[in-house]
Amino acid sequence: MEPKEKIKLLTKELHQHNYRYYVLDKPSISDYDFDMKLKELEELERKHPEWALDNSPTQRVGGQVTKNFKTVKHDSRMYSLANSYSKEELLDWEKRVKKLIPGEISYTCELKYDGASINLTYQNGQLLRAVTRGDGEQGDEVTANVKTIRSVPLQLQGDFPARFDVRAEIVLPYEGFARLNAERVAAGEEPYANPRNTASGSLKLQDSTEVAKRPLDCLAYAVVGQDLNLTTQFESLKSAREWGFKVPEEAQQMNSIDEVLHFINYWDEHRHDLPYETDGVVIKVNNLQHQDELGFTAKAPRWAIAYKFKAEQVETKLNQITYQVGRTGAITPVANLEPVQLAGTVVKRASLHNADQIEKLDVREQDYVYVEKGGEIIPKIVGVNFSKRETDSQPTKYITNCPECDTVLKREEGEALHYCVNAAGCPPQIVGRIQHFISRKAMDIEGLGGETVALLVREGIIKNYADLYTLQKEQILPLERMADKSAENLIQGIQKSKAVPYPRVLFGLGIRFVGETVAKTLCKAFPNIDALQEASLEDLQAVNEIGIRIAESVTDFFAIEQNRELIKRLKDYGLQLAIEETDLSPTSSVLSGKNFVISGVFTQVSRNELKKLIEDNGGKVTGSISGNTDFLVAGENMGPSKLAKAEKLNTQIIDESTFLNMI
Ligand SMILES: NC(=O)c1ccc[n+]([C@@H]2O[C@H](COP(=O)([O-])OP(=O)(O)OC[C@H]3O[C@@H](n4cnc5c(N)ncnc54)[C@H](O)[C@@H]3O)[C@@H](O)[C@H]2O)c1
Ligand SMILES: [Zn+2]
Repeated sequence: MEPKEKIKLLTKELHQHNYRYYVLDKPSISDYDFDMKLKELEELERKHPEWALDNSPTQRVGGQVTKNFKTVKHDSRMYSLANSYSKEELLDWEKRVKKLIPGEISYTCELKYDGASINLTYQNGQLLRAVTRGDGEQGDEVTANVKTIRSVPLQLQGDFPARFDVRAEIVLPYEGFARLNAERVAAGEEPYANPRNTASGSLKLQDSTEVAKRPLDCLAYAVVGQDLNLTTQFESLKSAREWGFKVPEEAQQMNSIDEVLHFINYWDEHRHDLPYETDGVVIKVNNLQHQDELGFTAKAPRWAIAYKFKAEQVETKLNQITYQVGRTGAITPVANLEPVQLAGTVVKRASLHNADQIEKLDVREQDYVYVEKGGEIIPKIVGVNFSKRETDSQPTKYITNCPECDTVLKREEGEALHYCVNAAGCPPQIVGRIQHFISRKAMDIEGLGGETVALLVREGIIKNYADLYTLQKEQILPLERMADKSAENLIQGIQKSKAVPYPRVLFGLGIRFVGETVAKTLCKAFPNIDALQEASLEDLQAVNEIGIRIAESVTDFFAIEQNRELIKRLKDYGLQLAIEETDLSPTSSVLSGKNFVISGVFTQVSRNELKKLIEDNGGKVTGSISGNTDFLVAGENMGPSKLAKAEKLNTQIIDESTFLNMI
């Protein structure tokens, strides 16, 4: 291909990848592949500058403002970082620096936290606003979301400057990521792909009560502003720590590039011991005066460079592909591998995700495959070593029937996964459903664990969750390792669970897509199970936050005769299948009978949150102002016509703080 054509093609491709990565949080290629394409384009543009396109991704920060939030211009521009994957590139960088700065140079080495970058502006010690990097010039104002993160100080301590910015990375530590995914899987939803994109996506949620549920963390790495009285990067990190920011202690000051290389080697090996994901080391010229002299290119500071770790990869043999059946009937193909050491652990199994993935990679049993451990907890197969494939190898045939109950599998149009639809008769689904029902966030049955459930089903003592409530001590005593006392506790635990409130019972029923939050929403809209059972698709979709996917799943559930029978039995046993006032905390009736209209952009809470707060406190929200409207809650940039109408009708206009005080 002609260089001119190639430049055009790469530019277009990289723009698309940037969009997928920064706006959709759904990249389709690895960071390494992305960086290699970018380097290829840089090289071509260097050789043929006349063909470089305006707005080339080599010349600008890759992100964008999303327009879902208020757009705010940064006081000082946010840049990307030049990156390198080899020691040679790093030494080249050192040479360039030394050419411009004579004499000894010291560096600060920091870990490169892999999350989403954020600019926090502080005025008189208080967090004024939090803005995403966006395109570097301006970003999305996500203050309400960022305020929910505990490691973001709202009020500083010590001797801080009157006004300045802190640059930080919002990350989702591994542990929180795993917990979040376990909850999603329990609710029958697809797990998130990796911590970075989940962290970045979380910042852009419209509802900050949702953000509050995500265990995000904020790691600070720079202080920016006028007349700050700081002389080195290392010292700014120390000061930031004193003012109350979370600054990882791994950062170190280095006096030579040899020491820098040592730091890199150390962390390349030990990064898996950290609680969050890192994708490299950032090396910064330490002296801020030197930094000023070095300045910036169009895209990145000349005084810093990222050394990026390669994702760890090993080759091993794939012995067998097996298929797991989940509680919702979803089938997951699993690669059973010849055990191999990778990133500090022995890997025996890797996820193959779904049929499309197997086809895309053309993975087959007996192949030698490349296994990688990126941000994901479960390692994944990223490719096949085709040169080692046996000549008589045959393409993988995805199973057509359930490996547990032999029912023909189904795959809905547009869905990635195959499902076993034999919900009532497929053993792992039966066990999985009861295990979900008794789990901590559902019925939380004391004295009963997942393994006992599996045993009870295997022994034919129970077939569904309703059967739990007719269990007799005599039935379970003969079970292995079941003493008199534990049998008694178990029966008692089951009886006690009859008091568990309705939203948790509804969640426990295991209706696909009905997680904890959705269950609460449904309980509020349909105060008892009969109302929910009779709700039509339209009724369900009329509820805020309930889309067609959830609505269909609910009606499908109740369309099944066995499910209706189960629920009737649960009702007869005395479980809570109707809402009590206290079930949906926090609630009050201080706004009861009052009608609200919301307009404009808010700083302390999002629109959705505001709406929820009004409804939770008994008020009503409508779209347009009429004679019935009691209050107009006005944010910034409110439409002039709404304001005029409110004034004409004498509607009381209140701001966000006044509203919050009302409740
Ligand atoms: N896979 C894809 O499709 C795709 C698309 C676009 C970008 N990307 C990836 O994103 C990278 C480019 O993103 P970028 O422009 O944000 O650059 P970058 O992530 O490589 O580096 C800049 C960012 O690093 C962060 N950072 C973390 N720790 C830091 C520290 N200690 N000091 C300073 N900064 C620190 C900051 O938020 C800063 O904005 C590429 O290298 C590529 O790997 C991937
Ligand atoms: Zn089955």
